Amino acid sequence: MTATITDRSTVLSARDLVKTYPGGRGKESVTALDGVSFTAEPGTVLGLLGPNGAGKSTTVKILTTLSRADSGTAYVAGHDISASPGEVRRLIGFVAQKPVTDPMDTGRENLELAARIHGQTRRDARLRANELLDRFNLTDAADRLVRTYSGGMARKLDVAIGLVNRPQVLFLDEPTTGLDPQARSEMWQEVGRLAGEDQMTILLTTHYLDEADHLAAHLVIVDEGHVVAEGSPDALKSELRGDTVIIELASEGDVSAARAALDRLPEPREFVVDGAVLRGRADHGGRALPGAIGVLEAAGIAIESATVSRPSLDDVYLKHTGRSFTAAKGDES
Ligand SMILES: Nc1ncnc2c1ncn2[C@@H]1O[C@H](COP(=O)(O)OP(=O)(O)OP(=O)(O)O)[C@@H](O)[C@H]1O
Repeated sequence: MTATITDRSTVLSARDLVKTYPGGRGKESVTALDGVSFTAEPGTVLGLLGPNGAGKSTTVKILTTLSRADSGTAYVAGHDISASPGEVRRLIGFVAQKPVTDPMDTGRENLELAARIHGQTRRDARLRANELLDRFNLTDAADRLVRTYSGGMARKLDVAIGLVNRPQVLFLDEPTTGLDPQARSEMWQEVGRLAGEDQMTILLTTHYLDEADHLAAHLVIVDEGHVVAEGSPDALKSELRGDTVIIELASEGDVSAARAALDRLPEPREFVVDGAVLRGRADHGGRALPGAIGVLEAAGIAIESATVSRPSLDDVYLKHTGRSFTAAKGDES
């Protein structure tokens, strides 16, 4: 079914997606998605965040027609994904986490091949490859083997390949993981331009909260197959009133005693522990901190550092998933 072009909600939207994977060999089945819904505003970046196993990849696989939902509906680029998967595939770009390029071909050859696979004539493929090489500042390296590219150049080529068919909707799965700060910032600029100038609608999954904060107009946080929070990064942060108080103890062994001491104070409260770090909330962090330091010192607990900060996306994530984003991602972030 094709929706009318004017129906902006069909550019990228999911409604009650459910997906269960069979357990196999006596294991229980896994409900990867348990009613996931969201809608992206056309021409913006929607950031999909969540801990490992939350259901992000499953959502992306369903929306890119690589997998089928058990129930629910979704529209991508104006088409119902179950009724018109072929149309959806023609109108989207998908940049997976793993490179799709052949390292033993040049950048230009990789791009031309991708364009030919999309049905472009040899001439059109050549023109499109030139356009994209230029756009991603890869013209000078166009005729070098991809295996000689830096990480940032190779990732840019991956994104260029995802754009070869001029997609209306682009799926970017962790586009900057492993890139150095300079390459990340170039990628941010390009993603911002794709949404802003080219009016492309982009679904981004990322392991970096600052990336989501910077690029996404709308964030969808998923956990255990559910959407646990959504909104603009600023709206999500402003829902958290007050400040975050972060106290790092010298020893993780003191955490229980510290909690007991701090519980005697009205503020900071709602502590979440991550190793030797306690993160709490206070209406006025600057006023609450001296009291907290005082009770810890009185209990003989050594403090490594103590800080107050405005709520960050990490705090939003923590509130809704019960885990710190950094901790959930381990050393990767
Ligand atoms: N093919 C599969 N067979 C069985 N279970 C699966 C399969 N794919 C995913 N799962 C399970 O479904 C749940 C959601 O997985 P999914 O890969 O969508 O999460 P994710 O949010 O993308 O995680 P990550 O950040 O680790 O990539 C997990 O419990 C996962 O183990």
